[in-house]
Amino acid sequence: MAVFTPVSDDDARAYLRAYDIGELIHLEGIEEGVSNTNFKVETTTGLYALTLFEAATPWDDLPWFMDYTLYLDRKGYPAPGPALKRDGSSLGEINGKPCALIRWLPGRWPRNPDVRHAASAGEYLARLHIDGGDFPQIRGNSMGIDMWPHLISRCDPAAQGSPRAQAILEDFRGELTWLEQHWPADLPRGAIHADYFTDNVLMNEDGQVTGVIDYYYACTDFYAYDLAVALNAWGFTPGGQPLPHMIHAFANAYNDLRPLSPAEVDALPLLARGSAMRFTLTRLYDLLNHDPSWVVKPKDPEAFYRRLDYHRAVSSGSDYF
Ligand SMILES: Nc1ncnc2c1ncn2[C@@H]1O[C@H](COP(=O)(O)OP(=O)(O)OP(=O)(O)O)[C@@H](O)[C@H]1O
Ligand SMILES: N[C@@H](CCO)C(=O)O
Repeated sequence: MAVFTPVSDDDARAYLRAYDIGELIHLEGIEEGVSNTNFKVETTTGLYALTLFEAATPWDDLPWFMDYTLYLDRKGYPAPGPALKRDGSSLGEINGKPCALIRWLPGRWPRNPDVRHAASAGEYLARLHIDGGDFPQIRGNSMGIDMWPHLISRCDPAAQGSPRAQAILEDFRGELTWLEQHWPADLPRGAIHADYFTDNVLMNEDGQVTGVIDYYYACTDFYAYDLAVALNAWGFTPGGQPLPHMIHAFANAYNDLRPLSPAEVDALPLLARGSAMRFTLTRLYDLLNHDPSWVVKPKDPEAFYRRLDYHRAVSSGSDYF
Protein backbone atom coordinates (compact mmCIF):
# COMPACT_ATOMS: atom_id res chain seq x y z
CA MET A 1 0.00 0.00 0.00
CA ALA A 2 1.65 3.18 -1.06
CA VAL A 3 -0.49 5.96 0.29
CA PHE A 4 2.08 7.35 2.71
CA THR A 5 0.48 10.81 2.90
CA PRO A 6 -3.32 11.03 3.08
CA VAL A 7 -5.25 13.41 0.83
CA SER A 8 -8.95 14.14 1.47
CA ASP A 9 -11.52 15.10 -1.17
CA ASP A 10 -11.44 18.64 0.28
CA ASP A 11 -7.62 18.78 -0.06
CA ALA A 12 -7.92 17.70 -3.70
CA ARG A 13 -10.74 20.16 -4.44
CA ALA A 14 -8.73 23.03 -2.97
CA TYR A 15 -5.64 21.96 -4.93
CA LEU A 16 -7.57 21.73 -8.23
CA ARG A 17 -8.59 25.40 -7.92
CA ALA A 18 -5.16 26.42 -9.25
CA TYR A 19 -5.87 24.56 -12.53
CA ASP A 20 -8.37 24.82 -15.36
CA ILE A 21 -9.07 21.11 -15.51
CA GLY A 22 -12.59 21.00 -14.11
CA GLU A 23 -14.14 19.91 -10.83
CA LEU A 24 -13.29 16.82 -8.79
CA ILE A 25 -15.50 13.81 -9.46
CA HIS A 26 -13.51 11.04 -7.78
CA LEU A 27 -10.26 10.57 -5.85
CA GLU A 28 -8.84 7.10 -5.24
CA GLY A 29 -5.59 5.98 -3.57
CA ILE A 30 -3.36 3.67 -5.64
CA GLU A 31 -1.91 0.75 -3.72
CA GLU A 32 0.92 -0.10 -6.12
CA GLY A 33 4.27 1.64 -6.02
CA VAL A 34 6.80 1.86 -3.24
CA SER A 35 8.36 5.30 -3.49
CA ASN A 36 5.66 7.97 -3.72
CA THR A 37 2.02 8.47 -2.80
CA ASN A 38 -0.24 8.18 -5.85
CA PHE A 39 -3.94 8.87 -6.40
CA LYS A 40 -6.13 8.46 -9.45
CA VAL A 41 -8.10 11.67 -9.92
CA GLU A 42 -11.17 12.02 -12.10
CA THR A 43 -12.29 15.54 -12.92
CA THR A 44 -15.02 16.80 -15.22
CA THR A 45 -12.36 17.06 -17.98
CA GLY A 46 -10.52 13.75 -17.65
CA LEU A 47 -8.24 11.45 -15.65
CA TYR A 48 -5.00 12.37 -13.89
CA ALA A 49 -2.51 10.84 -11.48
CA LEU A 50 -1.83 12.96 -8.41
CA THR A 51 1.65 12.16 -7.08
CA LEU A 52 2.86 13.38 -3.69
CA PHE A 53 6.63 13.09 -3.71
CA GLU A 54 7.99 11.33 -0.65
CA ALA A 55 11.56 11.65 0.64
CA ALA A 56 12.87 8.89 -1.68
CA THR A 57 12.46 11.22 -4.68
CA PRO A 58 14.98 14.11 -4.84
CA TRP A 59 12.77 17.19 -4.48
CA ASP A 60 15.35 19.56 -5.98
CA ASP A 61 15.14 17.64 -9.24
CA LEU A 62 11.34 17.73 -9.55
CA PRO A 63 11.43 20.63 -12.06
CA TRP A 64 13.78 18.54 -14.27
CA PHE A 65 11.41 15.55 -14.14
CA MET A 66 8.41 17.75 -14.96
CA ASP A 67 10.18 19.51 -17.85
CA TYR A 68 11.42 16.20 -19.28
CA THR A 69 8.03 14.45 -19.21
CA LEU A 70 6.30 17.54 -20.60
CA TYR A 71 8.91 17.64 -23.38
CA LEU A 72 8.33 13.97 -24.26
CA ASP A 73 4.55 14.35 -24.05
CA ARG A 74 4.60 17.34 -26.42
CA LYS A 75 6.65 15.29 -28.89
CA GLY A 76 3.83 12.72 -28.95
CA TYR A 77 5.68 10.17 -26.77
CA PRO A 78 3.31 8.38 -24.33
CA ALA A 79 4.83 9.98 -21.21
CA PRO A 80 2.52 11.48 -18.56
CA GLY A 81 3.25 15.17 -18.91
CA PRO A 82 2.16 17.34 -15.99
CA ALA A 83 -1.03 19.40 -16.13
CA LEU A 84 -0.15 23.09 -15.94
CA LYS A 85 -1.72 25.49 -13.48
CA ARG A 86 -3.15 28.80 -14.61
CA ASP A 87 0.20 30.43 -13.73
CA GLY A 88 2.05 27.94 -15.98
CA SER A 89 3.69 25.98 -13.12
CA SER A 90 3.42 22.21 -12.70
CA LEU A 91 4.40 21.63 -9.05
CA GLY A 92 2.44 22.35 -5.88
CA GLU A 93 2.21 21.17 -2.29
CA ILE A 94 -0.34 19.13 -0.34
CA ASN A 95 0.04 18.22 3.34
CA GLY A 96 3.71 19.23 3.40
CA LYS A 97 4.70 17.18 0.33
CA PRO A 98 5.53 18.55 -3.11
CA CYS A 99 3.08 17.21 -5.66
CA ALA A 100 2.03 17.21 -9.31
CA LEU A 101 -1.00 16.24 -11.34
CA ILE A 102 0.11 14.26 -14.37
CA ARG A 103 -1.83 12.89 -17.33
CA TRP A 104 -3.39 9.48 -16.69
CA LEU A 105 -2.26 7.01 -19.35
CA PRO A 106 -4.30 4.00 -20.48
CA GLY A 107 -3.16 0.40 -20.21
CA ARG A 108 -1.81 -1.98 -17.61
CA TRP A 109 1.73 -3.20 -17.03
CA PRO A 110 2.28 -6.76 -18.30
CA ARG A 111 2.29 -9.33 -15.48
CA ASN A 112 3.49 -12.15 -17.78
CA PRO A 113 5.40 -10.48 -20.59
CA ASP A 114 6.15 -12.49 -23.73
CA VAL A 115 8.21 -11.65 -26.83
CA ARG A 116 5.44 -9.43 -28.22
CA HIS A 117 5.54 -7.28 -25.08
CA ALA A 118 9.35 -7.27 -25.08
CA ALA A 119 9.49 -6.14 -28.73
CA SER A 120 7.03 -3.30 -28.17
CA ALA A 121 8.86 -2.25 -25.01
CA GLY A 122 12.19 -2.28 -26.90
CA GLU A 123 10.72 -0.11 -29.64
CA TYR A 124 9.40 2.43 -27.12
CA LEU A 125 12.72 2.62 -25.29
CA ALA A 126 14.37 3.52 -28.60
CA ARG A 127 11.61 6.07 -29.23
CA LEU A 128 12.21 7.56 -25.79
CA HIS A 129 15.88 8.09 -26.69
CA ILE A 130 15.04 9.52 -30.09
CA ASP A 131 12.17 11.79 -28.96
CA GLY A 132 14.09 13.03 -25.91
CA GLY A 133 17.37 13.26 -27.83
CA ASP A 134 17.43 17.04 -27.95
CA PHE A 135 16.03 17.68 -24.45
CA PRO A 136 18.48 20.41 -23.42
CA GLN A 137 18.62 20.01 -19.62
CA ILE A 138 21.21 17.83 -17.88
CA ARG A 139 20.72 15.75 -14.74
CA GLY A 140 23.58 13.54 -13.52
CA ASN A 141 22.80 9.89 -12.76
CA SER A 142 22.31 9.80 -8.98
CA MET A 143 22.44 5.96 -9.22
CA GLY A 144 25.30 5.81 -11.73
CA ILE A 145 28.79 4.29 -11.52
CA ASP A 146 30.16 7.19 -9.41
CA MET A 147 27.59 6.32 -6.73
CA TRP A 148 28.26 2.58 -6.57
CA PRO A 149 31.14 2.80 -4.06
CA HIS A 150 28.76 4.74 -1.78
CA LEU A 151 25.97 2.20 -2.32
CA ILE A 152 28.40 -0.57 -1.26
CA SER A 153 29.58 1.23 1.87
CA ARG A 154 26.00 2.23 2.75
CA CYS A 155 25.11 -1.49 2.89
CA ASP A 156 28.14 -2.40 5.01
CA PRO A 157 26.90 -1.68 8.57
CA ALA A 158 23.71 -3.72 8.30
CA ALA A 159 25.54 -6.48 6.36
CA GLN A 160 27.69 -7.28 9.39
CA GLY A 161 25.04 -9.70 10.69
CA SER A 162 24.63 -11.50 7.33
CA PRO A 163 27.43 -13.68 5.87
CA ARG A 164 25.53 -13.84 2.56
CA ALA A 165 25.30 -10.04 2.27
CA GLN A 166 28.98 -9.75 3.18
CA ALA A 167 29.91 -12.23 0.44
CA ILE A 168 27.92 -10.28 -2.16
CA LEU A 169 29.53 -7.00 -1.09
CA GLU A 170 32.99 -8.57 -1.22
CA ASP A 171 32.32 -9.79 -4.75
CA PHE A 172 31.08 -6.28 -5.67
CA ARG A 173 34.26 -4.59 -4.47
CA GLY A 174 36.21 -6.61 -7.05
CA GLU A 175 33.49 -6.16 -9.66
CA LEU A 176 33.49 -2.40 -9.15
CA THR A 177 37.27 -2.16 -9.61
CA TRP A 178 36.95 -4.04 -12.89
CA LEU A 179 33.98 -1.95 -14.05
CA GLU A 180 35.77 1.31 -13.21
CA GLN A 181 38.82 0.21 -15.22
CA HIS A 182 36.75 -0.71 -18.28
CA TRP A 183 33.81 1.75 -18.16
CA PRO A 184 33.54 3.57 -21.50
CA ALA A 185 34.67 7.20 -21.45
CA ASP A 186 32.25 8.15 -24.15
CA LEU A 187 29.19 6.67 -25.80
CA PRO A 188 26.10 8.36 -27.27
CA ARG A 189 24.30 9.94 -24.33
CA GLY A 190 21.24 11.98 -23.47
CA ALA A 191 18.12 11.75 -21.32
CA ILE A 192 17.41 8.16 -20.21
CA HIS A 193 14.63 6.59 -18.12
CA ALA A 194 17.00 4.51 -15.94
CA ASP A 195 14.17 2.42 -14.41
CA TYR A 196 12.49 0.92 -17.50
CA PHE A 197 11.04 -2.08 -15.68
CA THR A 198 7.89 -3.99 -16.65
CA ASP A 199 5.85 -2.21 -13.96
CA ASN A 200 6.68 1.16 -15.51
CA VAL A 201 5.48 0.27 -19.02
CA LEU A 202 1.73 0.25 -19.60
CA MET A 203 0.33 -1.84 -22.47
CA ASN A 204 -2.93 -2.64 -24.23
CA GLU A 205 -4.36 -6.15 -24.69
CA ASP A 206 -2.38 -6.62 -27.91
CA GLY A 207 0.88 -6.19 -25.99
CA GLN A 208 1.59 -2.74 -27.45
CA VAL A 209 2.92 0.09 -25.29
CA THR A 210 0.34 2.72 -24.31
CA GLY A 211 2.35 4.57 -21.66
CA VAL A 212 5.72 4.80 -19.96
CA ILE A 213 5.55 6.13 -16.39
CA ASP A 214 7.73 6.82 -13.35
CA TYR A 215 10.58 9.05 -14.52
CA TYR A 216 11.97 9.73 -11.05
CA TYR A 217 15.34 8.08 -11.77
CA ALA A 218 15.56 9.65 -15.24
CA CYS A 219 18.86 11.41 -15.88
CA THR A 220 21.52 12.10 -18.49
CA ASP A 221 23.66 9.05 -19.22
CA PHE A 222 24.58 6.56 -21.97
CA TYR A 223 21.61 5.34 -24.02
CA ALA A 224 23.21 1.89 -24.06
CA TYR A 225 23.18 1.89 -20.23
CA ASP A 226 19.39 2.43 -20.34
CA LEU A 227 19.14 -0.51 -22.75
CA ALA A 228 21.25 -2.60 -20.36
CA VAL A 229 18.93 -1.73 -17.43
CA ALA A 230 15.92 -2.67 -19.56
CA LEU A 231 17.43 -5.98 -20.71
CA ASN A 232 17.97 -6.88 -17.07
CA ALA A 233 14.35 -6.00 -16.34
CA TRP A 234 12.69 -7.69 -19.35
CA GLY A 235 15.08 -10.51 -20.25
CA PHE A 236 15.01 -12.65 -17.09
CA THR A 237 12.49 -14.55 -14.98
CA PRO A 238 11.47 -12.80 -11.74
CA GLY A 239 13.93 -15.16 -10.00
CA GLY A 240 16.81 -14.11 -12.27
CA GLN A 241 17.08 -16.92 -14.85
CA PRO A 242 17.93 -15.64 -18.35
CA LEU A 243 15.29 -15.69 -21.09
CA PRO A 244 17.42 -15.30 -24.24
CA HIS A 245 14.36 -15.04 -26.52
CA MET A 246 13.13 -12.04 -24.49
CA ILE A 247 16.58 -10.42 -24.52
CA HIS A 248 16.81 -10.86 -28.31
CA ALA A 249 13.24 -9.61 -28.93
CA PHE A 250 13.82 -6.48 -26.83
CA ALA A 251 17.32 -5.70 -28.13
CA ASN A 252 16.45 -6.27 -31.81
CA ALA A 253 13.31 -4.12 -31.64
CA TYR A 254 15.38 -1.36 -30.02
CA ASN A 255 18.14 -1.71 -32.60
CA ASP A 256 15.66 -1.63 -35.53
CA LEU A 257 14.62 1.88 -34.54
CA ARG A 258 17.87 3.22 -33.06
CA PRO A 259 20.76 1.16 -34.45
CA LEU A 260 23.54 0.83 -31.91
CA SER A 261 27.11 1.75 -32.83
CA PRO A 262 29.76 -1.02 -32.64
CA ALA A 263 31.13 0.64 -29.47
CA GLU A 264 27.69 0.50 -27.83
CA VAL A 265 27.29 -3.19 -28.71
CA ASP A 266 30.78 -3.95 -27.35
CA ALA A 267 29.97 -2.17 -24.09
CA LEU A 268 26.64 -3.93 -23.45
CA PRO A 269 27.91 -6.84 -21.29
CA LEU A 270 29.83 -4.41 -19.07
CA LEU A 271 26.90 -1.98 -18.81
CA ALA A 272 24.57 -4.88 -18.01
CA ARG A 273 26.92 -6.04 -15.23
CA GLY A 274 26.97 -2.53 -13.80
CA SER A 275 23.21 -2.25 -13.97
CA ALA A 276 22.70 -5.67 -12.32
CA MET A 277 25.02 -4.55 -9.52
CA ARG A 278 23.18 -1.22 -9.08
CA PHE A 279 19.78 -2.90 -8.58
CA THR A 280 21.23 -5.66 -6.40
CA LEU A 281 22.75 -2.99 -4.15
CA THR A 282 19.63 -0.83 -3.78
CA ARG A 283 17.52 -3.93 -3.13
CA LEU A 284 20.10 -5.28 -0.66
CA TYR A 285 20.12 -1.99 1.23
CA ASP A 286 16.30 -1.98 1.39
CA LEU A 287 16.23 -5.60 2.57
CA LEU A 288 18.94 -5.18 5.22
CA ASN A 289 17.31 -2.04 6.58
CA HIS A 290 13.73 -3.23 6.32
CA ASP A 291 11.49 -2.88 9.33
CA PRO A 292 9.05 -5.85 9.31
CA SER A 293 6.26 -3.53 10.48
CA TRP A 294 6.41 -1.65 7.14
CA VAL A 295 3.70 -2.61 4.69
CA VAL A 296 5.94 -2.30 1.63
CA LYS A 297 7.70 -5.61 0.98
CA PRO A 298 11.39 -5.36 -0.04
CA LYS A 299 12.34 -6.69 -3.50
CA ASP A 300 14.68 -9.65 -3.85
CA PRO A 301 18.36 -8.69 -4.34
CA GLU A 302 19.39 -12.28 -5.20
CA ALA A 303 17.26 -12.17 -8.36
CA PHE A 304 19.42 -9.33 -9.63
CA TYR A 305 22.67 -10.76 -8.32
CA ARG A 306 21.98 -13.92 -10.39
CA ARG A 307 21.79 -11.85 -13.59
CA LEU A 308 25.49 -11.10 -13.23
CA ASP A 309 26.37 -14.74 -13.98
CA TYR A 310 24.76 -14.42 -17.40
CA HIS A 311 26.46 -11.14 -18.29
CA ARG A 312 29.83 -12.36 -17.05
CA ALA A 313 29.54 -15.41 -19.30
CA VAL A 314 28.45 -13.85 -22.61
CA SER A 315 31.20 -13.84 -25.20
CA SER A 316 30.36 -10.44 -26.68
CA GLY A 317 27.65 -7.78 -26.93
CA SER A 318 26.32 -9.40 -30.10
CA ASP A 319 25.03 -12.29 -27.92
CA TYR A 320 22.17 -9.98 -26.88
CA PHE A 321 20.84 -9.75 -30.47
N1 LIG B 1 0.29 8.59 -15.19
C1 LIG B 1 -0.20 7.40 -14.90
N2 LIG B 1 -1.09 6.82 -15.71
C2 LIG B 1 -1.62 5.60 -15.39
N3 LIG B 1 -1.31 4.91 -14.28
C3 LIG B 1 -0.44 5.44 -13.44
C4 LIG B 1 0.17 6.72 -13.69
N4 LIG B 1 1.01 6.98 -12.67
C5 LIG B 1 0.93 5.95 -11.83
N5 LIG B 1 0.06 5.02 -12.27
C6 LIG B 1 -0.31 3.75 -11.60
O1 LIG B 1 0.14 3.84 -10.27
C7 LIG B 1 1.04 2.75 -9.98
C8 LIG B 1 2.14 3.26 -9.04
O2 LIG B 1 2.88 4.30 -9.67
P1 LIG B 1 4.46 4.31 -9.65
O3 LIG B 1 5.01 3.01 -10.16
O4 LIG B 1 4.89 5.55 -10.36
O5 LIG B 1 4.74 4.42 -8.09
P2 LIG B 1 6.02 4.90 -7.34
O6 LIG B 1 5.87 4.55 -5.90
O7 LIG B 1 6.26 6.38 -7.65
O8 LIG B 1 7.16 4.12 -8.09
P3 LIG B 1 8.04 2.80 -7.74
O9 LIG B 1 7.20 1.83 -7.00
O10 LIG B 1 8.43 2.25 -9.12
O11 LIG B 1 9.20 3.33 -6.98
C9 LIG B 1 1.53 2.28 -11.33
O12 LIG B 1 1.86 0.91 -11.34
C10 LIG B 1 0.32 2.54 -12.22
O13 LIG B 1 -0.58 1.48 -12.13
N1 LIG C 1 12.77 -0.92 -10.33
C1 LIG C 1 13.48 -0.99 -9.09
C2 LIG C 1 12.76 -0.33 -7.95
C3 LIG C 1 12.29 1.07 -8.17
O1 LIG C 1 13.19 1.86 -8.81
C4 LIG C 1 13.73 -2.45 -8.70
O2 LIG C 1 13.01 -3.33 -9.22
O3 LIG C 1 14.61 -2.72 -7.89
